[in-house]
Amino acid sequence: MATILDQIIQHKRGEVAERQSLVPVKLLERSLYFNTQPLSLRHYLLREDLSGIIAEFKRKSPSKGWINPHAPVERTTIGYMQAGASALSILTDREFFGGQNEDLITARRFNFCPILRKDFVIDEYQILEAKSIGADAVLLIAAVLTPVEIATLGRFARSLGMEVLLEVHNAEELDRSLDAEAVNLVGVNNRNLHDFSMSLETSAELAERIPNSFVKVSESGLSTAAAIRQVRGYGYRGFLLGEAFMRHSRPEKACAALVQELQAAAPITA
Ligand SMILES: O=P(O)(O)OC[C@@H](O)[C@@H](O)c1c[nH]c2ccccc12
Repeated sequence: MATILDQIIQHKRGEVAERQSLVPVKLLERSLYFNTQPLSLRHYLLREDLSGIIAEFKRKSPSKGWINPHAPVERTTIGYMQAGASALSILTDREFFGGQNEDLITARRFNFCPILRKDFVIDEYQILEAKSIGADAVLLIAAVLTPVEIATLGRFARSLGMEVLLEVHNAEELDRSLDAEAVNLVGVNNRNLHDFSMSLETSAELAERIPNSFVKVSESGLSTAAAIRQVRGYGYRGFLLGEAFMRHSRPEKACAALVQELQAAAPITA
């Protein structure tokens, strides 16, 4: 049986082919954002005055189904930034995550912060598209890409001034995929994409294998200040949270509460 990842990638191939025929590259290149300099996700995550939280806008997921179909992008993302998040992650996959490019365009219009385009990148076209809608960084998932694809796609994004977050789940993916010219940040996903099980042990085990030249991001399954402090202790400087916020009717309020809790126990400006 095809895994969920196989299904997503298969669907994505058809989607990319269709978009490419509807919106050719020469149209993407005319976008306002195409010629502007992206913001550095690395830089924002390393800032001492910010929380390191990458707050995600995610309406649904294959593991949870609908999480929050109604939260408005504008109010939620502005609220995330006012709460003290360092950056935004916007799901643009429609079929499996209920997102759309327009969500990122809206987030871009109202926020001055790095924005990660969260999607399943398999083709250079999607990187040009990400740039044209105002994304500052793209995600490359090691589980669905060969080392050559990661090197090619990553270097291409870098050549456009964007940063690249490489997502890994285990040591094998990490060792075969790390390319310093293609990747700026390494994200360790605590969620096993094959069976959706969750373990912070993944972040613990992989931290020491990631060279310090890459900014380390712990992804998924984080919902408390204690968990964030735990993975910060392993050397992570970015914390990607989606469901913990989106499952609330006002996700931005959940983000504010968490940031406050983080600051209360260990002042981030001290
Ligand atoms: O909702 P969570 O458990 O806080 O996870 C957020 C984020 O890590 C998750 O949405 C994610 C991580 N990698 C991905 C790749 C594609 C889509 C989604 C993801």
